[in-house]
Amino acid sequence: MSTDPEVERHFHRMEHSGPHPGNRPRLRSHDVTPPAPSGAQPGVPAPAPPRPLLSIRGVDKRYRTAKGATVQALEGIDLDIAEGEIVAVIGPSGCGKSTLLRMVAGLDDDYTGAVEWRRPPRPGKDIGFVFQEPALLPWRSVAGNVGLGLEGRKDLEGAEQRVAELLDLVGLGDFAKSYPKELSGGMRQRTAIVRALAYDPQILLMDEPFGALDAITRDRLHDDILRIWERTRKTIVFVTHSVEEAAYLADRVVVMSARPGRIRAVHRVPLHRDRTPATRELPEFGRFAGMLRGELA
Ligand SMILES: Nc1ncnc2c1ncn2[C@@H]1O[C@H](COP(=O)(O)OP(=O)(O)OP(=O)(O)O)[C@@H](O)[C@H]1O
Repeated sequence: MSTDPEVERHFHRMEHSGPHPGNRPRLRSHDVTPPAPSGAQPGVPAPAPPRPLLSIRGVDKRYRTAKGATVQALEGIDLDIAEGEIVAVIGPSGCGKSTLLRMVAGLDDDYTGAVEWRRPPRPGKDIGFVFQEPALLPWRSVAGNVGLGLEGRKDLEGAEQRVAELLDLVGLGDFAKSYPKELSGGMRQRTAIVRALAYDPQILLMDEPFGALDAITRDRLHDDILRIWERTRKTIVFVTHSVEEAAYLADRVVVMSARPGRIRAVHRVPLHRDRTPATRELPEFGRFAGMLRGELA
């Protein structure tokens, strides 16, 4: 679980208020097409597809502004996320992408519809959240930031080992004792990402995690994310403004319409799961990113 104060506060509330507040009766059916069955034999019923890790059902979200007006941010959002998937959410500014992520994280429970989990998230541990700004504690070392959520564990050695492994995973093993001010922007964000993984959450949610970084650093972090996924097979949902980022990282891309945000399309990325910098040079990569760009225009 992320140790960002807002997330911590929310889960502290959750611990005292029972189940995830988003688990309400469903209002609408969802819209995600299951993958085509393969190898089906005549007369033999196909096995039921595994339940999605997460189902968002008929979610509507309205904000009330300070002046008393109502802003409809999301309308009729239906989406299933499978375990181990990487899903990108793109859409015009203000279409409700961050709102959607916050609702999935349980940071905002004032909506209608339902956010249903296959396994209820463990309070404070099962949802890793990464914001655009890494928000590290400046008085703590890199290892101290990453291990923050593991403090108090009886297995101190195990916790230290986990922190070391996570830092190695993103090439920060030699910076465990450094302080955030001694790191570059990309290193700070890598610290924030592995901090969100420290508890081994069910899902990693990232809200424009690379938006504040220069292009070269961003590309490097993309490959860190792919490496993390290779190692952990973590379910990842991220918001981005970059169609190239969505195409490079995701299995599926959710395209949202302008406010009130609705799901306009869900595209499976037509690329092999193994992505390398050379993937960006493939004609199908360019075509797919171009198609996404056209949908946003
Ligand atoms: N606390 C709030 N009170 C009132 N309106 C809000 C609040 N938070 C968000 N909104 C409105 O809800 C809509 C969706 O906002 P949100 O931040 O989710 O969009 P977004 O797609 O993430 O935008 P961006 O891409 O620019 O970050 C916007 O019109 C925004 O003004």
